[in-house]
Amino acid sequence: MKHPLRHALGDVQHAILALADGTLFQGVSIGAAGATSGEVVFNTAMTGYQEILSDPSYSRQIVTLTYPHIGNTGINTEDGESPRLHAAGLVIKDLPLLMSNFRATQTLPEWLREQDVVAIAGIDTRKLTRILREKGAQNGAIVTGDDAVKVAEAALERARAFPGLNGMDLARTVTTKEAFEWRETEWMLGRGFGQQHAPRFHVVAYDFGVKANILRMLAERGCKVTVLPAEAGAQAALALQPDGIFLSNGPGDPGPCDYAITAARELMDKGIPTFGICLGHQIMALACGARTIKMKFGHHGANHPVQDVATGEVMITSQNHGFAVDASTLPANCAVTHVSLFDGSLQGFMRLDRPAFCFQGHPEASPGPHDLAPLFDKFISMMGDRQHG
Ligand SMILES: NC(=O)CC[C@H](N)C(=O)O
Repeated sequence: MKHPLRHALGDVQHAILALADGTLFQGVSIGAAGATSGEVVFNTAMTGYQEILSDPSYSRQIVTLTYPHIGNTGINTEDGESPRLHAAGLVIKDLPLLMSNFRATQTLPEWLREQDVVAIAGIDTRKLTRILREKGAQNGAIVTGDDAVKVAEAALERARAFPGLNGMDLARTVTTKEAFEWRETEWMLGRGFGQQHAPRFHVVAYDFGVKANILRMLAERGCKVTVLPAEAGAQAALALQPDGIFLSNGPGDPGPCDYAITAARELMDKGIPTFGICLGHQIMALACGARTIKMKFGHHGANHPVQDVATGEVMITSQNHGFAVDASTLPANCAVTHVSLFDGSLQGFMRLDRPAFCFQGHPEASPGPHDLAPLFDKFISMMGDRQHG
């Protein structure tokens, strides 16, 4: 009798996930045949696998999703956070045999194969997550093939050969090659919320691996958005006479992104309203003279409580970061605005002497709750104040 998975996947091929500590997981390949390595992280979001896999911030990371059924709604043409799949690999418990969604144009395995991304299903993702939580995120590799011993050896070798994300400058590898103007809004996608404003402000956004929904939320609020390559420098932005500067999310270690740190410092010093998200928050911190650190296993999920320290208000947020700003290194001209209620780590700060602020989590959600969308409104009012003041 035909194995039921054969029906959904074509020929079943086995795969092994190896962690650098020697742990092995045997499962079924659900993506491209071959091998991949990266830092293995877990994400606890219950929805949004397409958004997560297409988020450029996951470049060189193998993502394991703790929600057990992944693939139920297939892949569609609207929910990608970038035009391609960026995660280095995917690890899941169970791929449902059927997918169902009126917007779906592909199955998850079809997309993985088309994008040449190696993925494994059928492993105990709870065990894997416990290991990562206890020992910390670690390097790993997925290798496909049916000769288990050979495949395991190859996977272990690759897991141990991966150099780790510390010191890795990846923003420049995922950024746009050319500057471009972003025009799409949620309203244009017909998603039923938001409204269309005529552009009132010109925002220059540095693309360190930007997620589409950030640009959409800016455009929706009346911003003409010009996206610049990560290494464009401050002069390229100044030449456009922007009303505001946006520093995007992105993959890798913020430490080596000196081109971005220098540009952010120069632009803040000119008094141009500046807003940073995730990698952009870390870059802004480095530009202010603070330091960043590698976290044990980071924050990756869609239900992380974050507190606004001024109001005491708690928001449920989307998170995806493995580095963090060390709050104790923030200089006196910066004030903490948000902290994580999971581990007390820094989630946001503002400059006291400049119109600049930033947030470590993801106010644009995609996937996740929209509790922090007002941060975009705050950026808009900052630009308005400067125009009128
Ligand atoms: N989503 C992001 O921008 C991630 C920032 C950075 N690469 C980190 O892991 O902390």
